[in-house]
Amino acid sequence: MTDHRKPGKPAQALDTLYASDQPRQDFRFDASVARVFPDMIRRSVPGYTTIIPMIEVITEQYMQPGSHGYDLGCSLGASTLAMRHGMPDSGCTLVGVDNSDAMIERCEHFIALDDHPLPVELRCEDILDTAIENASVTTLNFTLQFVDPDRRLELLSRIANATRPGGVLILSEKIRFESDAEQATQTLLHHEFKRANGYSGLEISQKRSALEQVLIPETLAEHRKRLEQAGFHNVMVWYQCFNFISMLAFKPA
Ligand SMILES: C[S@@+](CC[C@H](N)C(=O)[O-])C[C@H]1O[C@@H](n2cnc3c(N)ncnc32)[C@H](O)[C@@H]1O
Ligand SMILES: O=C(O)C(=O)C[C@]1(C(=O)O)C=C[C@@H](O)C=C1
Repeated sequence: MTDHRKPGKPAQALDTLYASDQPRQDFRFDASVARVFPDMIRRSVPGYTTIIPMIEVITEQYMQPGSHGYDLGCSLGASTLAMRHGMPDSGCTLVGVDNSDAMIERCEHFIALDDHPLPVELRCEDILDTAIENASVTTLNFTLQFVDPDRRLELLSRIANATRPGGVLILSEKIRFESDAEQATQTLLHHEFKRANGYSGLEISQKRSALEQVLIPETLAEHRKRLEQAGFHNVMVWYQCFNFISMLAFKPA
């Protein structure tokens, strides 16, 4: 299995974006976020450093010869590179899509630094518009949560329709819980995870309020129901740490 922990030099920039007191602004994937993103996501998402190498393992298992792999919301390409290293050498192609120019620009560098023969097609466009066909493995690694909830079914249905029988969607999301008590406990533990990774109370609370209107988490039951409505079956959670989960959803064979 490949070591994805050090994708390249810019990965070292420290995330201090919310360290000083500032007026509330919605979170955006702009150039300042792209610059610190590897540090930000590693210190903010419990399990991210486990999920990335497992995307390679899952891709290796389910990628079908002659099909396409898609990484939707690829950011700097951590999940794209994991897929690349799990692809068989049998006529497969890999596409990474993100609508942030700043992310795609940096992603190109990371892809170029990764010494691997399989070309990666990078598209700077909305995943709601991107063409998807003949897919066997598609990854949405912490991306669906940023899509308008009213358009999530349409996107998942398009992915399901474009996926070959036996193919899979890897869907990682921040979730919310039906029980208020569980929601409070898991949120507290997530914030303690951030604190243990060096974020201050001010950083945690300012980021939380910046994400409030932008990252819309749903319950596991809502995800399951929608994935099934979209045409997937055998929806299973393969990873959970606090309020962050990753699921597999299969296209019936
Ligand atoms: C949390 S990051 C994904 C992290 C990445 N998959 C990884 O594993 O490192 C979410 C990404 O989704 C992108 N994004 C959000 N909504 C999008 C949309 N509608 N179309 C394309 N990209 C989108 C953002 O620009 C951002 O780079
Ligand atoms: O929920 C939070 O507090 C986060 O910081 C999570 C999260 C994510 O899940 O994508 C939000 C924005 C950044 O992309 C990095 C991490």
